[in-house]
Amino acid sequence: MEFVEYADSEMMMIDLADRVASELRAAITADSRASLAVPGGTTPGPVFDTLSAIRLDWDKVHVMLTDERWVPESSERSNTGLLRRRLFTGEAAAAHYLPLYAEAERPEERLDALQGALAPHLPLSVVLLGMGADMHTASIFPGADQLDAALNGDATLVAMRAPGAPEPRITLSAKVLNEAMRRHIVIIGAEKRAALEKAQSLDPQEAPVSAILKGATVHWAEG
Ligand SMILES: O=C1O[C@H](COP(=O)(O)O)[C@@H](O)[C@H](O)[C@H]1O
Repeated sequence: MEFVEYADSEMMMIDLADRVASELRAAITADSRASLAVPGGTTPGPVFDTLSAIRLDWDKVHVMLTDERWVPESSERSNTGLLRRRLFTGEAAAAHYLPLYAEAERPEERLDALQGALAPHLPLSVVLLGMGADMHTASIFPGADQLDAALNGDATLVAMRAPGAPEPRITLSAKVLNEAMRRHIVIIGAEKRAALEKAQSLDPQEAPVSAILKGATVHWAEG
């Protein structure tokens, strides 16, 4: 794992957006197309703001989330809603979106169809992940009902429920995250840095983020 420390989060988000854009360009040069997975939650908004204004062949890029809350796009909890507001504007509006949500009461009802749509875009060219202070990443939570499947299974997507999550989730599996060509994790603040350090000596069952650290670049700023 590589750890990159920044003077402040503003600089971090700009640098990270530039790196992701260069990696997408390299993938497009090599393969005429690229795939990008990005997190939801409270951290990545500013990186989306910068990324959305960067010029690249966005029409050759397929974007998906690392995980989604099982709520419609109109919900303020929807990670898709965040992407619509902060990423798919400006230049990045030309990107193709692969949603992890479709209307149904339970994610299991749509799992096969959603997984089928992702298959042609794997392995991912670039994945950007967040991390919670409880050491979850994507929606791979400690204590989740399908934690073992998400950590050790062969599926692309896993539907799960977790004690700390108010709604069902759907998440890319550790397998898909680990197969990505480039993997970045973005975290802010002393609490998350301490959690990341602790995670390195814990089993993925307790600290799911530890399952995807090998070969990843962690980007951190205090605030
Ligand atoms: O619920 C989620 O949490 C993580 C971390 O979010 P943050 O608000 O602490 O940045 C996020 O990476 C994930 O995509 C999201 O669904």
